[in-house]
Amino acid sequence: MLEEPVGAGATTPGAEQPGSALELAGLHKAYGPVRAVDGVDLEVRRREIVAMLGPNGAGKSTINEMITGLVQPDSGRLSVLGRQPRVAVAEGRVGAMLQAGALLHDATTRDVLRLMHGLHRHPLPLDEVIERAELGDFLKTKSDKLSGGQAQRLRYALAIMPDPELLILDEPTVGMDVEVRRQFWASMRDFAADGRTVLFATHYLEEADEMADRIVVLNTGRVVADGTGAEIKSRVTGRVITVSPADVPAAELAALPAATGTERVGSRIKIKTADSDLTLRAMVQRYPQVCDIEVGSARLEDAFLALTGNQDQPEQDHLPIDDQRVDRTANQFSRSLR
Ligand SMILES: Nc1ncnc2c1ncn2[C@@H]1O[C@H](COP(=O)(O)OP(=O)(O)OP(=O)(O)O)[C@@H](O)[C@H]1O
Repeated sequence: MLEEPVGAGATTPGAEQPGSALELAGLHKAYGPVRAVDGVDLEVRRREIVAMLGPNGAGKSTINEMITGLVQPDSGRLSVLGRQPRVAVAEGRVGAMLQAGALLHDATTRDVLRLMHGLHRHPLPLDEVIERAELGDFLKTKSDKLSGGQAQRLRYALAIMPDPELLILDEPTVGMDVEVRRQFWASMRDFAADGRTVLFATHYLEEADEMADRIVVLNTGRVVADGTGAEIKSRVTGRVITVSPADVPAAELAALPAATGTERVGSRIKIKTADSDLTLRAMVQRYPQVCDIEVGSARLEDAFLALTGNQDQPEQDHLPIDDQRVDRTANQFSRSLR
């Protein structure tokens, strides 16, 4: 395995280095009967921004936990910046913002930042971290008094602090309002712009579509799609006709020629169709009272649902949820820096 000297003070960590940022091959992790990660192959090139999308329980967090060395795979190969995950983390090459990672409860934001700053080998200057995470107004606030969005900013600060080559973000914008979310992504983009690699998990499809170079869709521990947002959308053929149905029942619209389903959105109905011309002609002829007709192409959401919603796979048994998992993994990650 490649061993590189730790480049203290490098301004663009890892940007010009050869090789992949991440290589996952035949990766498996099971919890009892639950196949959390079930044979994942994934390569992330350096400088790529990749989104992981998937429904609850798809395996996104487990993949992040394996990449950050908190969870050991049962089998398969996993290389992080050409190293074992724990080595890459200990060298300060990986920054992670894990789901609801624990923050020291009785400490102020400034205390948390200072304490963690002391654990890294070649961290970013503290002022820069505070500025990038926009934490200046909350330095005296105790971490358990931060709002959900402010706590996420503190977690983001801790993730970028080691000046990492690879940033792992697990649902980073949960709890952020629209404006804070926009600022967060602007900051993240700016941070990534000089050659860092970012892998983030999200449930917000538009976030994945806008922010990522590439989207990996997971379902029941497997990769079910991998490509740009446009490539993934193009896998869902057909169009969507949105109408105000007047008195026409949705079931009748769903039975129109070429229609493949309907969905009610407020007072309107979306008709999915494999041939919008055919559906539209029949609809106007049969139900002239239908109005406000719009025809659009498939959205990422449609592709996502088609890829993950209708899979004919057996339900996996679920083990009791380990309530302490989140706090435990975040604390382990901090310890692995020492
Ligand atoms: N420590 C654990 N103990 C038991 N089961 C676990 C554990 N960690 C994960 N699982 C199970 O593994 C599966 C994958 O979970 P994971 O958290 O990786 O999914 P996810 O895609 O991140 O989901 P979400 O979007 O809800 O965060 C789920 O069925 C989950 O219950």
